[in-house]
Amino acid sequence: MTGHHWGYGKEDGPSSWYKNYPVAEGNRQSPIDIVPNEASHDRDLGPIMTNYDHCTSINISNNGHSVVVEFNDSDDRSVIKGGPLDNPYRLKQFHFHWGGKGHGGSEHTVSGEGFASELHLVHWNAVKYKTYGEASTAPDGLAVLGIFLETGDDHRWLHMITDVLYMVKYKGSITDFKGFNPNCLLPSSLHYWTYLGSLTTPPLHESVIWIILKEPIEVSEKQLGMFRMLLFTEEDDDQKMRMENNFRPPQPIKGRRVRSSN
Ligand SMILES: COc1ccc(N[C@H](NS(N)(=O)=O)Oc2ccccc2)cc1OC
Ligand SMILES: [Zn+2]
Repeated sequence: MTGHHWGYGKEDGPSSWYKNYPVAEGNRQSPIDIVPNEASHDRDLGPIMTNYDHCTSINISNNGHSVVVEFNDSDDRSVIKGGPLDNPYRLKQFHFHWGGKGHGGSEHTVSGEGFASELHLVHWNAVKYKTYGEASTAPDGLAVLGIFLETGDDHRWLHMITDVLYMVKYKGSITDFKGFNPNCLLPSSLHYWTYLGSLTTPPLHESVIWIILKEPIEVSEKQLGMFRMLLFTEEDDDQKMRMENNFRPPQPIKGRRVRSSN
């Protein structure tokens, strides 16, 4: 039995996580509502740089909370650097959060507005920490790049992911997913907001430097609908619970500053 069971339902959802994860009521929890004109422009906040060219995706899986693409993080091939980061952070995995049909599903909101979905690219500080696990509990251990998805036209590369979702329909399913470069999921502008926060799922570690891109990417309702055919439940589970609304709502800002790149 690994850890505590948690989910996004009525009984095991975000409002109950504090019972097993008291840090849920901590001072640097995520996500938050971003209010652009309250964010402070920092001239010394440089551009972020993603270098995913030789990245090595390994597999795609359904972990019962989202669909996750894992990367080989044994060297500095695929990193994010610059901006608020003191050194390069290694790409470990990316995953998505989304809502029900026609509803918001992003975790961060902007002036109270949610987006249809939010993509998180999770990176860890391999310069200061020996392992991902060690980094994940350190205050500057992780850097998560957040990208909003809004509905509109088909995204020309997202089909590479939606085409294989049927292979990971059930919790616990995993399949090879090689040669995918997440550069293709970035919007044209890398302008961002940044603040100190946490993982948005248990264990809710307060170890994340958040970098949220201002420009959303566009995906079609049809592509987003493919994510909703995933299930929270395992193949032999007679309940077929559709995977949707797997997002935590915004948490108290607790005096934190949100900074904005120019
Ligand atoms: C420290 O290593 C971890 C890193 C991340 C997350 N959870 C992550 N948090 S988030 N939303 O802030 O990126 O959420 C999910 C949600 C669905 C799928 C996979 C990640 C959990 C981790 O250890 C368990
Ligand atoms: Zn996430």
